[in-house]
Amino acid sequence: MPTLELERFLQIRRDLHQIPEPGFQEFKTQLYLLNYISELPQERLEIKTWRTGILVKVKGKNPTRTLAYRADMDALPISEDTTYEFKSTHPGYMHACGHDVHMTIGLAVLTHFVQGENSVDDDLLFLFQPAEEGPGGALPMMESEEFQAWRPDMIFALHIAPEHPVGTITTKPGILFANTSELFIDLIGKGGHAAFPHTANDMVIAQAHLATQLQSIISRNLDPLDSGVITIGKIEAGTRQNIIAERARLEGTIRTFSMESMTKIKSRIEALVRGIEVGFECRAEIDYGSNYCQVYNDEALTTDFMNWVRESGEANLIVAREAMTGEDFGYFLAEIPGFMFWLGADTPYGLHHAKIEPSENAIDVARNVMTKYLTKMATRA
Ligand SMILES: CC(=O)N[C@@H](CCC[C@H](N)C(=O)O)C(=O)O
Repeated sequence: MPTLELERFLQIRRDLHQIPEPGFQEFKTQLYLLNYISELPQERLEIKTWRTGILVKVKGKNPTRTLAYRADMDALPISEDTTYEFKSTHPGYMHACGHDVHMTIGLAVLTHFVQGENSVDDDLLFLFQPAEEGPGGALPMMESEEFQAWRPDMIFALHIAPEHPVGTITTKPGILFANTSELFIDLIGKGGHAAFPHTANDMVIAQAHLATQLQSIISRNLDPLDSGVITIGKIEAGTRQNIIAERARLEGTIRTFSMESMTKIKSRIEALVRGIEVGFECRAEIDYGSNYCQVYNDEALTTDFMNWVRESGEANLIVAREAMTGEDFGYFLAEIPGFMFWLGADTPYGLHHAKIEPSENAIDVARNVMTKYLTKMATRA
């Protein structure tokens, strides 16, 4: 990409980085993207909004099908701790999962296809999708009239990979990311004076037992040759150091590669929670929040893409291992052939870390790969 154009996209990424917003509240982000898109040449464009998301169609010269690129828009409740001069201006929120980079790549690829001679035969659809981190925007977006009217024949997406150098792409045919379920457990006991524990039911102790017991499910109930994760990322209990806590809450996520394991883990959670209710004379409520289906890459398309990356030399292709990451992009792939790939972004801190600083050089790599791949796929000889 010419230096001036590249600098523009770096600025866009930095602007987006400064306005991180949670799922379905991406109001400033949507406005920023719409403003940018409205400044592009409009001849080939049709634009729709859906909730806080955006759908942009680039009309082809002689379309027989539609190819889509999806970028997620939302951010995480993390207080940023990077060295950036362009830190988040929204206290307690941060683009710590690279969605600022994903959106910038989407705009860069879109910009390519509205310029001069870069048009292709087929229609292209750019989806800016809210709420990937939760509660999940992909499924309702896919079910929307706006999407169904432009329903694509193939769909692609990427995700930054902190652990890989810039210039690397890694993916695989078949399962790439896990099935997920959020997990919220409320424990309700009886509060009281710290000095009289025998008159209360202490939910700090109940919660501590439960948090530990949950980990036994993976080691004792799951087939060791299958895989699963239960992570409790947040616990809350009590109000003050000398008051016995009446309530406690555990918040987490479950990850599996098979639905059988997901069902088994949930039934074991319910059994352990029943045990806590009896053992600690309390009441419990379980809520599984939002659930995402696995990301399953279309085998033929992904193999073709991987071969093309190898042959084109546009990036260094590494065959991926499946990961316990979740992605609501899996819902698109359950109905529409396509794939997701990891894009090397070379940063020592992982996804969801307050210090993550993905390399901006990854933007140009992805822009090249996606513009060339989409051109190949959307052009007939
Ligand atoms: C790519 C990524 O990090 N995705 C998230 C998706 C979270 C889904 C849901 N909120 C859950 O926690 O189950 C991830 O944590 O993998």
